[in-house]
Amino acid sequence: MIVQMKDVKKHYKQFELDCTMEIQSGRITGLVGQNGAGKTTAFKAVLGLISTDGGEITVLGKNPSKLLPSDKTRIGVVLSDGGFNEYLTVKNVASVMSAFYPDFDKMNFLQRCDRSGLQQDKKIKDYSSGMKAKLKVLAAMSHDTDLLVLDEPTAGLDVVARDEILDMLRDYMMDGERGILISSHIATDLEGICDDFYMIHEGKIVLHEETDVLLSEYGVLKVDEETYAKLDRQYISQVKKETFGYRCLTKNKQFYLENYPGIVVENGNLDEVILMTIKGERI
Ligand SMILES: Nc1ncnc2c1ncn2[C@@H]1O[C@H](COP(=O)(O)OP(=O)(O)OP(=O)(O)O)[C@@H](O)[C@H]1O
Repeated sequence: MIVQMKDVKKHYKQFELDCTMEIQSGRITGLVGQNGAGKTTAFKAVLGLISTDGGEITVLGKNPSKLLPSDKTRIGVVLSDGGFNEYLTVKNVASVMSAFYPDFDKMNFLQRCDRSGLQQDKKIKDYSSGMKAKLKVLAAMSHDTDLLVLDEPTAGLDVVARDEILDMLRDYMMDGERGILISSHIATDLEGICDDFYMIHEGKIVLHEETDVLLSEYGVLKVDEETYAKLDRQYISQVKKETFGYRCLTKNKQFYLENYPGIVVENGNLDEVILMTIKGERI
C-alpha cells in the first residue's frame, strides 16, 4: 500500500473532511468530486501540507509529518494552485530541479520537454495552458518517484492536450511498482486511465469502485411510474424523479436485463454515477 488514509478529519469553518482511501502500487486511483468537495484538502493532507484533526495517514509507510527529504523525493506532485515562476524558462526549471533532486535526470527531462513541444528558452508565461500543464506533469515525473499526486492536472485543457498528459501517465505506470493518485472533474479522463476511483461529496467519500466493475456491472434504468411501482428494487441504490418517471442507478444491470426485458437499461458510466449519487435519493 503506497497511501492509506483512515477516518482522516479536517475541520474548516464551513467544511469538514472525513476521508478513508487507499492507493495501491501498480494502480492509478482517481478522486472525483464537485468544486469544493474536498479533493485538494485530501491531497494536501496526504502530502503533509496541512495539519489534520483526526484519523491516520500513511504515505510510503510513514506519517506525512515524519517523511524525510529522501522520502519526499520519491513523491511527484502537481497541485492545482501550484506552478513554477512564470518568468522561468524550461532550462531554468531544469536547473532548479537538479538542485532539489539528486536523482533528477536533466538530459532526459529536456528531451521529453522537446518531444512535447516545450521550447527550452521560452518563458513559461508565454506558454499556452496546455503547455504549462504538460511541464508541471513532466517535472513531477522527472525524478525517480514511487508515487504521483496530481490534483486536476488536465483542468482547462483541450482534448488533445488532455490526451497527451494521460499518455504520459500511462508511460509512467509501465514500471508496476508505482502508483498515482489523480483528481479530475472530467469523468471520461478518469474512466480512461484509472483502475479504481473514489467519489467525494461535501468532504465525505460516498463511493469507491473499480472502474471495470462500474463499466460492466452498473447501469441506469429509465422506467415510468407504473413499472417503477412493480420493480424489484433490491439492486437499486439511487433513484431520481424525472418527467418520464424514475431514473434508477443499479450495481447489477444484468438482473434487470434478464428479468425486465421491456425496460430501458443504459450502461453505467462515471458521469451517470456521479449525477445519481449527488442528485438522486438513496434507497
Ligand atoms: N484554508 C482554508 N480555510 C478555510 N476553508 C478552506 C480552506 N481550504 C479549503 N477550504 C474549504 O474547504 C472546502 C474544500 O475545498 P477544496 O479546495 O479541498 O475542494 P476541491 O474539491 O479541491 O475543489 P475544487 O475542485 O474547486 O478545487 C471548500 O469549501 C473550501 O472553501
